[in-house]
Amino acid sequence: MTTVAAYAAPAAKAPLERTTIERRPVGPNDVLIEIKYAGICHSDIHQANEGWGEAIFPMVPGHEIAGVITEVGSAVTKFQAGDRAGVGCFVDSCGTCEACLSGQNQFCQDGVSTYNAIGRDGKPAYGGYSTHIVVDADHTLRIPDSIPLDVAAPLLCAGITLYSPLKRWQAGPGKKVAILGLGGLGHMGVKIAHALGAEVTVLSQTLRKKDDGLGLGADHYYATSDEDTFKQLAGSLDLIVSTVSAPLDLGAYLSLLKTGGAFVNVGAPEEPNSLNMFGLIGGNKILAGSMIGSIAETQEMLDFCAEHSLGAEIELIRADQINEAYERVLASDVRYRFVIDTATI
Ligand SMILES: NC(=O)c1ccc[n+]([C@@H]2O[C@H](COP(=O)([O-])OP(=O)(O)OC[C@H]3O[C@@H](n4cnc5c(N)ncnc54)[C@H](O)[C@@H]3O)[C@@H](O)[C@H]2O)c1
Ligand SMILES: [Zn+2]
Repeated sequence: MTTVAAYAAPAAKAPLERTTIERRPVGPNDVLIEIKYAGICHSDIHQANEGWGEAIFPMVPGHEIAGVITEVGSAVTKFQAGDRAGVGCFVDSCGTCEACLSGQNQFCQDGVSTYNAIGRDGKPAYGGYSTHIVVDADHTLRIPDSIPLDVAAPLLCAGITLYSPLKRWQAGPGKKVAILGLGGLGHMGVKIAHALGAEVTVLSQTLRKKDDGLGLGADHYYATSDEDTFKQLAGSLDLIVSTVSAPLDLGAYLSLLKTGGAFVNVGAPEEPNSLNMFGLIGGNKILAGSMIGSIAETQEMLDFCAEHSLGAEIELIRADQINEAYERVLASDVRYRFVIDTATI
């Protein structure tokens, strides 16, 4: 056991504070990572506030982890000390269930999330708002040398969460793709969809971030608060990926799709969403979901980002600014991911 520094929420909705936690000894298949940067995902806030239901406290959030390996277990061959490494939303999977065998280990029936979960050792899992983490080597990603670690951290969740559905739904040349919501996930969606060759439209609440959106690679930018947007774009889009963290008027967005078009939801609102089914059946529309990606696909995404020189747009903060950053995310005041410099913990 090693005692390390961390920032934790002691209870639901309580401010995060500095504390210490125990990390397990480095087992034969583990790596010890010195965390350099940890992104703040809106999911951290949903969970720290128990917005998704009962959670485990104290909670050390953080599943966008970038750092350097300082020790490897005796059976680890694919990493060595000094390697740049990342950890995303899950730290264990069984490798034998249907989901794992079908290449979707993010849905392992026996999987372990990076935090707000109980590990295989029966102890609570603690996330990335910390100085070090011990992780199974098969659930550790390799961060390509060309991506600086601070802008790489958000790729471990925001990057893969957009890359996976954009690939699955064939965003590419000739496709009109809209990203709904321009926050942490959304801004990576714009960059990745553009790099895949799609014609990209941002659907944001207002035009406040229009220049940013166009700079990230969007071809068009519309405000969802303007009713005219829904008239102008009616029936025009092949794919909409929604990153919105609150319930939506789904029917209004389905009306923007072409016949057979798909609305893919990755946002995880705390409240249910209602839908008039006529919006779905008229035009054979598709309503789908997507959750992060497998370890293999996350590595593919990191390599894709390196090839296309993609990283997140970040605001680097000190650990004592985490609570303020949470408030700013909730107020949509983020451009476009807060990343904690873990040296300040
Ligand atoms: N499916 C997954 O695997 C997965 C992974 C990570 C996060 N999430 C979830 O995705 C959501 C977004 O996460 P994030 O970290 O990008 O959050 P974020 O707060 O950075 O971004 C959300 C964006 O949506 C915008 N928005 C809110 N209401 C809108 C509306 N009606 N129209 C247009 N835009 C609107 C906000 O202004 C903000 O810019 C959260 O609910 C999070 O929990 C899901
Ligand atoms: Zn996340």
